Amino acid sequence: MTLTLQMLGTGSAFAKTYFNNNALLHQGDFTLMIDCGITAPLALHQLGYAWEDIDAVLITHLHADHVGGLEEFAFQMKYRYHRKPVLYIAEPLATPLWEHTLSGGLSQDEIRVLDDAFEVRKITEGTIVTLTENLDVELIQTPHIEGKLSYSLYINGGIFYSADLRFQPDLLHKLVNERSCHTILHEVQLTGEGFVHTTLNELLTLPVALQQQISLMHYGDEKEDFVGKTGPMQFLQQHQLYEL
Ligand SMILES: O=c1ccn([C@@H]2O[C@H](COP(=O)(O)O)[C@@H](O)[C@H]2O)c(=O)[nH]1
Ligand SMILES: [Zn+2]
Ligand SMILES: [Zn+2]
Repeated sequence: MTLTLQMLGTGSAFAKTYFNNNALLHQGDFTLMIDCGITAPLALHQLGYAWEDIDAVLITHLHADHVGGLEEFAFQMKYRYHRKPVLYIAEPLATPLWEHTLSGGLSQDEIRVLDDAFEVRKITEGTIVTLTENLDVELIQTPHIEGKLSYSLYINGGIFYSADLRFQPDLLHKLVNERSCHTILHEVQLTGEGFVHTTLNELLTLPVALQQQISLMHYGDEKEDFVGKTGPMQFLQQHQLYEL
């Protein structure tokens, strides 16, 4: 069975012409949403999806372009579909997600804790978790913001989904050379210093053979100015279907 990727959005946190960098992974009739940012509800609607079509959501970290749509997801599932969405999350992020992000909006009726709103499935970093037949995920903790936990994903033992991270060339080399990585879906900051993100200039320092495996996402509104300036790396297009 083919694993298919559809980006709900490919934009950075401040992009206005692209939706937030959230993804759908389709494996058979199972659909996983990777991150659920502020713009995820509108992106899903425009693509013709209903919330009940999402079998599970997996969260990489707690910035609003990655978790800002979770309140609507939980409320719609509760009041319209009468069930809790499945939420995969790194164990150390579960309490902060509730206490720092969701409790203000979701605390009502009988919702008092995260498990009242979601069917929470906590994941331990470095452990391979099977989400459905032919779809497994491992969380890799990666540096993004000082003092905030953030995770990249290693999917089906060959696909690296960076989420948001500072440049990690050693990790990329290790995944390709030692762990059979064949596809890298990587965030990119096109302009400015990469204080919390990975810049295009940093990615362009990688060996060409490694760049050939990289597709770019989480980019700014200036993306069109950079077409043809990314070496062999291609920009992922939001809403397009890709076989991985
Ligand atoms: O163009 C940008 C947009 C954002 N940032 C910094 O990143 C984080 C929030 O955005 P995420 O995409 O969720 O990481 C925040 O620290 C912003 O200041 C940036 O540096 N450049
Ligand atoms: Zn982001
Ligand atoms: Zn972030």
